[in-house]
Amino acid sequence: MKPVKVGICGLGTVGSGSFNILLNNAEEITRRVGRSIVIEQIGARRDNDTCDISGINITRDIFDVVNNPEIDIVLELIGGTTIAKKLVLTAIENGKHVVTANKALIAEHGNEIFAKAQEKGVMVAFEAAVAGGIPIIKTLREGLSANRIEWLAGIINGTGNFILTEMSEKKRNFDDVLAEAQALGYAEADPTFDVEGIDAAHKLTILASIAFGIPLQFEKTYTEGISRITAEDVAFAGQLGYAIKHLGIARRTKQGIELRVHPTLISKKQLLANVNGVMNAIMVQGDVVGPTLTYGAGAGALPTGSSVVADVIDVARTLTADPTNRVPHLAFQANALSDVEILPVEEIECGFFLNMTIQDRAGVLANITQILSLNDISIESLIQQEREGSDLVPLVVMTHDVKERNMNAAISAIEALPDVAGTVQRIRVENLA
Ligand SMILES: NC(=O)C1=CN([C@@H]2O[C@H](COP(=O)(O)OP(=O)(O)OC[C@H]3O[C@@H](n4cnc5c(N)ncnc54)[C@H](O)[C@@H]3O)[C@@H](O)[C@H]2O)C=CC1
Ligand SMILES: N[C@@H](CC=O)C(=O)O
Ligand code: NA
Repeated sequence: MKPVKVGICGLGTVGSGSFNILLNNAEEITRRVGRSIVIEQIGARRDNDTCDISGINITRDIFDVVNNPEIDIVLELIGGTTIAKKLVLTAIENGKHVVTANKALIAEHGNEIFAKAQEKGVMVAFEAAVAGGIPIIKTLREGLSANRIEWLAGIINGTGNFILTEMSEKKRNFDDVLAEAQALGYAEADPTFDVEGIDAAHKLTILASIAFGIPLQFEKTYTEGISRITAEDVAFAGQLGYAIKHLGIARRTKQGIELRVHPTLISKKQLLANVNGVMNAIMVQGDVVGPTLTYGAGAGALPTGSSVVADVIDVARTLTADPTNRVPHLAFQANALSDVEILPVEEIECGFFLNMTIQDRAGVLANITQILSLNDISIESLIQQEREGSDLVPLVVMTHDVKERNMNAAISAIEALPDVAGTVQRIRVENLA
């Protein structure tokens, strides 16, 4: 059988990982596919020391790759949403299948890209875009397709989890750990995407569409990152038996769909609380299977390349199959996506961990508890600590579940008290059951 010809655009972390896997595991891959997969051309600004490209056609113009008539599958591994979008749409227009690791591109422009791909009868595969090496797209789209998915919650940014783990276990500072994550190739080109939750929001948008059969709606995903989390928050949460994890949560309710990314307190007894470093994990609750958990490296050259190459293999295997019988991009048929509402974050109900600095004076605590009670918020536990030589002391309050709207009102009132210094740190608490 004729070999399947691949063109790689971008030879950075993920491009080099995918290149090396395609070469090093070529024999195993051929046994799986029934035909060989060859790298026909690479489009890259510069060579990469980890790749032996001898004998391979290299171009500095990535558009040569998508216009190369020999190429069957284009690997978009450059990142970003401007040139990458043009590149992918041109590849599709030229009748090529696309494999991408680009979550920003899929979350923000996937609806348009998939429509174009459907029109042209080509595949766009994006397993590497969510949770690096974990086959979560395949799990949701195929492995769990008998289920009505009720909710999913996951640690879906490796850089963020690496930072929180190192801060918590080794007491390292934020900037220092972020620099290491960048050096290891985990972080996005703009690392604010990692630390401000944008990258996780891109991934959650994709997961929610596949889980619930809704169009991609990145702009409606509530997004909060880890940049405000302090070592003190981590320590107090630990005292109360909780870990702070950056979670993406998507849940169906009677009113609509919760779609949110934020730092979250979860009990240390939860499996997710013990997912550390660059590792990612996603819990999916299906109505018939119950809870499932997938775990693996969320970033890095080879783990991400593992997903890229698995997609290449899937596409190569499917090339002979009937195009109308392929697995749909968002798991549900394009004309069967539902328009159920994404809920505003004010409507979401959960517990809260509040960390604030107050004057060590009689009556302050009573004022705070009164505000909470006026807003129908009940307290689960409380830590008040003396601080030697200072009138200002930390106060940590854990609440039972309450609507975000009530919590907003309470926090505004608490911050307005003269005896409360600065702002109140708020972290949501989830029971994940
Ligand atoms: N690094 C990781 O662990 C993961 C990254 N991703 C995604 O994979 C994609 C690539 O990320 P990385 O490999 O980490 O980035 P990177 O910055 O290491 O690699 C991107 C490469 O593309 C090249 N490039 C960019 N624009 C180009 C152009 N116009 N012409 C030619 N070359 C161009 C750059 O020179 C660079 O070598 C991004 O969409 C990222 O979000 C997804 C999962 C994990
Ligand atoms: N920057 C991302 C890379 C993988 O998607 C992360 O840290 O998770
Ligand atoms: Na994946």
